[in-house]
Amino acid sequence: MAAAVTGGLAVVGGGISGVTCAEQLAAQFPTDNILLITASPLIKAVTNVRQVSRVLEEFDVTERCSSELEARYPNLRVVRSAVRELRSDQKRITTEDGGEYSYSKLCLCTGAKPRVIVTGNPYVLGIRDTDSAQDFQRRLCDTRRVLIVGNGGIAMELVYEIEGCEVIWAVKDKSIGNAYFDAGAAEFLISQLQADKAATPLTCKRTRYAVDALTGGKAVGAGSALGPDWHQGLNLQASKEFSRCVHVEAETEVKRIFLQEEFELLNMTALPSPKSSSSHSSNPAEWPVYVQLTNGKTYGCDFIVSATGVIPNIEPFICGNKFDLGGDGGFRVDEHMRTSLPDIYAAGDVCTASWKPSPLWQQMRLWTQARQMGWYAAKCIAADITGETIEMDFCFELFAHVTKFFNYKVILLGKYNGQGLGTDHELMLRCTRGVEYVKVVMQNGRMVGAVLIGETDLEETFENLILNQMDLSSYGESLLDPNIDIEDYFD
Ligand SMILES: Cc1cc2nc3c(=O)[nH]c(=O)nc-3n(C[C@H](O)[C@H](O)[C@H](O)COP(=O)(O)OP(=O)(O)OC[C@H]3O[C@@H](n4cnc5c(N)ncnc54)[C@H](O)[C@@H]3O)c2cc1C
Ligand SMILES: NC(=O)c1ccc[n+]([C@@H]2O[C@H](COP(=O)([O-])OP(=O)(O)OC[C@H]3O[C@@H](n4cnc5c(N)ncnc54)[C@H](O)[C@@H]3O)[C@@H](O)[C@H]2O)c1
Repeated sequence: MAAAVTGGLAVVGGGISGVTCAEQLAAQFPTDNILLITASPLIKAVTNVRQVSRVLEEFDVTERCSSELEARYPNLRVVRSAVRELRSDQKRITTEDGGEYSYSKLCLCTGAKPRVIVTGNPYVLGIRDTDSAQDFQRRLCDTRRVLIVGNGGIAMELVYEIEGCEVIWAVKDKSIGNAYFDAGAAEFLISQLQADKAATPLTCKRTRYAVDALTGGKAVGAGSALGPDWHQGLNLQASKEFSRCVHVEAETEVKRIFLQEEFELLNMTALPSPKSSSSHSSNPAEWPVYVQLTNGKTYGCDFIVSATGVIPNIEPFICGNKFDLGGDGGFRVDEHMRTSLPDIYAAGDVCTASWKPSPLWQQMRLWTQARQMGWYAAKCIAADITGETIEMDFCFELFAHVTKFFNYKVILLGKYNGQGLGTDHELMLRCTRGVEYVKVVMQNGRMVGAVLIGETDLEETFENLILNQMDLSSYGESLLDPNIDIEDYFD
């Protein structure tokens, strides 16, 4: 039983948001004791932060022992146990190992967990942390066919990376990657699924993730979310020798899942391999699990990955505490990262940004936002203690995300999909098949968003054009003319 600790600043969660918040508090209040409570044995560390442009940033992330963090910040203590209960009326936290901790101010950074289509089915997997990624890799070794449900970041990464087995990709939308792309960009990308994988992975400006922990220490309990390049530490080659083999079932959802016995009892039939002309076809009645889709098709497979978004981890904190929750189930936070309860803040995947956002920013549960929110929450806590006023950080002015899909560098800026703009916007496109896809979203002659796929080198210029809201009407289509050096135009 851990002793009760009284009084100071406490953070819950050893992911990017929690560690960034705790580090910032420890640096800002060097004579105070800062407590970081986390369920995961390893904590995240952000290193080599590089500002690519005013808003776009890249950094490396590693998983480290908590002792390294304590060595760097002598006033920071890490408790490795999950929080079991919060008594906000007494400003007290109880952990699974029986520890009791009181706090003056608390920041909740407990991340999220996969929102799987069904729970309790051993053939349905969600991927979030080291443990679940290892489970996935183990199963993939002798897999002949996997069915992937979902159309966001994880599904896009998996369909591109998995080799040596059939992949059936069930998406409920008309086109692939709807969390990031419109149909045009999806069309541009999908040809890559048929192409051979590039021999050398693309090196591009994006956050990197060191995955030592995937092959090393075993995580226990709720781990932190994996992140960019998480699959590079894994072997995603199944048993067969062939390369990528993806079949997309669009505009469909999972209606029912049957285990083999049930399927046979009901005397049901499944479709053969969608690539049945190839040598990968197999007896339709030999699968451990079967998926009936709403389009009437039924496929057998070895297992199902449900890459269908996340649910914020709020459970241990809600019993007896009247938090305001967002529509997505996160703790609603105001412009100072304060929840609805006194002296309790939240940051990262667990929170729902509920301030009036800048017209060019939206919350997405991403690594950069987790870091920015953790850092800003610490600043807000400090300002509330010292009585200083604090303005919303500049990083919340413009949404900016650098990532990689299908071996292309992908940059998303502002209202990149015209989010919330209704019909009051226009699109301008430039596309060279297999090379680049550039889309800008214009409203009243001003640029409000952009999707840049490939090595376009347009990110800084477009970021500036979006931030300064210059009237670009007079440039018309020439804005995307590849023969005009747009950087010279506006520098
Ligand atoms: C497979 C995968 C790939 C991704 N790829 C990208 C990408 O390419 N780019 C990108 O920007 N984002 C990506 N993300 C999203 C990104 O990883 C998350 O948005 C980000 O890591 C969230 O950080 P966080 O600190 O809020 O939460 P987490 O990293 O989930 O950390 C939560 C922490 O809270 C702890 N915790 C939970 N419950 C308790 C409790 N009761 N008591 C104590 N501690 C608790 C956990 O142990 C953990 O340490 C990816 C996510 C996944 C799953
Ligand atoms: N490169 C990246 O930026 C990247 C990569 C991987 C993951 N991530 C992040 O990790 C988290 C988890 O990733 P994810 O891919 O699970 O989530 P996501 O939010 O990116 O995508 C979820 C997808 O599932 C679909 N969906 C939801 N419910 C469904 C249902 N019942 N049936 C079928 N489809 C359904 C949605 O339409 C959406 O396309 C997200 O926060 C994501 O932003 C980011």
